[in-house]
Amino acid sequence: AWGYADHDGPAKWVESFPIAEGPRQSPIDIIPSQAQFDSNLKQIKLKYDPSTSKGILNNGHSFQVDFADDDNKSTLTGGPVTGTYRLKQFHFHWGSADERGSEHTIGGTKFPCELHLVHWNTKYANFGEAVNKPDGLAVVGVFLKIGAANPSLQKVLDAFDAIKSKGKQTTFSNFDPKTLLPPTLHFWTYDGSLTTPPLHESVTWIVLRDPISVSPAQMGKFRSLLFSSDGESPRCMVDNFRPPQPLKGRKVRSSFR
Ligand SMILES: NS(=O)(=O)c1ccc(O)c(NC(=O)NCCc2ccccn2)c1
Ligand SMILES: [Zn+2]
Repeated sequence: AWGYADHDGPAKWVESFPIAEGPRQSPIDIIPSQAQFDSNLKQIKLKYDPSTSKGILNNGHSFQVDFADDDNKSTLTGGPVTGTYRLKQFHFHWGSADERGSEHTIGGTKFPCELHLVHWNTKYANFGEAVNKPDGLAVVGVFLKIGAANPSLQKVLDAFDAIKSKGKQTTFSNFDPKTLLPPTLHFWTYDGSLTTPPLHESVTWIVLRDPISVSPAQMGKFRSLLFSSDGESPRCMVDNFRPPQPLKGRKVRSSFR
């Protein structure tokens, strides 16, 4: 199976997933001066209903908060996408120290953590059908920057004692992911991929310009999770990020000047 260690990490993924060297891989380094402002880009509209949040799971690579996606209660529309995409889950990537952790970088700058809100295109029957289609997914990326403690994030971190090791899950009800968004939804967008195996080139990336805050103590809580399952020798869940991949001629568009 794949992981983030030297023996099974990003440099090795191409052995089982040759698409790792494909033409639209993610993440990338976003160079603001090289992004093209596109006045035709609409605002992104995120409509999230807290009643759709279901549970929180340690999946052995990260943890994710899963949402009921059997109707259009929590959706993404507008921005670079056509049609309606449904929220399926959100998860994070983070580092072993505050100097690294994000997957996308901005002009080479790494953030300590990055949030991904994963949505699938309702032109397909479900996430499993959408996950390998070129217009199947839209993922909103949000950077976390060291600063004041984030009360909304704290609600997620307070569930960690129940999901410390791989495979553990617990209910996580009535959470509004809108509370994890920055005040403005200015974004960069480009065509990319899942940043973990199977690395499907199915993602329209929408990376928000403005970060949300996380405190050093809250980053410490992320680093208390384990990649390993109960009974295995404990391995701290840290540095679960793929580094930036070649742009291969792709254009990055911005919604703002
Ligand atoms: N990091 S990311 O690009 O936002 C992202 C979003 C949704 C995802 O399903 C994944 N990857 C992921 O979950 N991989 C392991 C489980 C899986 C998902 C889909 C197909 C086969 N196996 C990554
Ligand atoms: Zn991710």
